[in-house]
Amino acid sequence: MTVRTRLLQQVFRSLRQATSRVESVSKAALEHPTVTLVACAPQQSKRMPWSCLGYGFAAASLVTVASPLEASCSPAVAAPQTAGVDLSNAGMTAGKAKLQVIFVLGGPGSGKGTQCAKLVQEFGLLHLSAGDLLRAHMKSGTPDGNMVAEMIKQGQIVPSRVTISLLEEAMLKGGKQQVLIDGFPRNEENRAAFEAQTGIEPEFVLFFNCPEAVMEKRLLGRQEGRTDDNIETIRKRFKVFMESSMPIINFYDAKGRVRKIDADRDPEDVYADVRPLVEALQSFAV
Ligand SMILES: Nc1ncnc2c1ncn2[C@@H]1O[C@H](COP(=O)(O)OP(=O)(O)O)[C@@H](O)[C@H]1O
Ligand SMILES: O=c1ccn([C@@H]2O[C@H](COP(=O)(O)OP(=O)(O)O)[C@@H](O)[C@H]2O)c(=O)[nH]1
Repeated sequence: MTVRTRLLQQVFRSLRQATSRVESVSKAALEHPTVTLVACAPQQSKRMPWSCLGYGFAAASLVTVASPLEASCSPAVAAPQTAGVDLSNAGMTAGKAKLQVIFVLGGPGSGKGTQCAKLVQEFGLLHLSAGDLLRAHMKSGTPDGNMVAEMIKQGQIVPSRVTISLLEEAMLKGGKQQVLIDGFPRNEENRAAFEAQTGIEPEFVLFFNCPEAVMEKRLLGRQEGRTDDNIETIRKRFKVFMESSMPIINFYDAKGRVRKIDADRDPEDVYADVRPLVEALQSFAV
């Protein structure tokens, strides 16, 4: 038998195994209709059952489908080998690793995106910028997309339903155990809805503390063509940050979960304080 034939046989064997795993997920899911799982179109789901997302990863990683894959599943069903990450924060599940989420908060222009990029480069975590997800969504041309465009232009906070649905979808697609959620939650509605809907609580909150004058200067120099980086909207965003987002930071601070970073320094100096916090978390990753 030639090497080529042997390789082809291996490929076919893997494909057969993959297909049977997907079939067993679907079959098990249909037999246990206790919760709804929407693996490929979570924006259509009312509530994402994170305890079931292990199955979602298995299905999503094995099948590339344009249409929504909808199924029902019970957490009691044995998970297939490929379901490596349990997105439930309810606790560790045998054989599966717990999702670890870090909220990255700070005023507009405090350097959240810049520091997240460095963390991704060094540690390979999944970086989800709520603002980037919303900006992509606004290009969809849907009524929701248009509403998002208008709210961003006005510096207002988009309703949780839209943002959480985008975050859920991205977490599912990303399929990583450690996730940086950048720029979310921005108010109490965001925080409470995210926790209620996903059951996820952050490991900690990275808070980039920066004077407004410094942030203003950075934003005016950002040059990314954003509709909200103009002085009028920047001032509105500062006000929204102080009134709506600071209470969230205070909420987590009272729980001892905030890691406050002085962000008014060179990016490298800021990163020198940020990296050990995330590095420490790496040692808990399974
Ligand atoms: N520590 C820093 N010092 C100077 N400029 C910075 C620093 N961090 C980020 N910037 C710049 O400031 C602007 C805003 O940074 P960004 O990371 O996009 O902030 P945020 O995500 O908090 O809005 C960008 O143009 C970025 O290059
Ligand atoms: O969870 C979020 C994140 C962002 N936004 C909107 O997106 C804008 C830009 O947010 P981003 O985090 O991208 O930038 P920042 O204001 O922190 O520079 C905000 O002013 C809000 O209008 C929102 O409504 N909810």
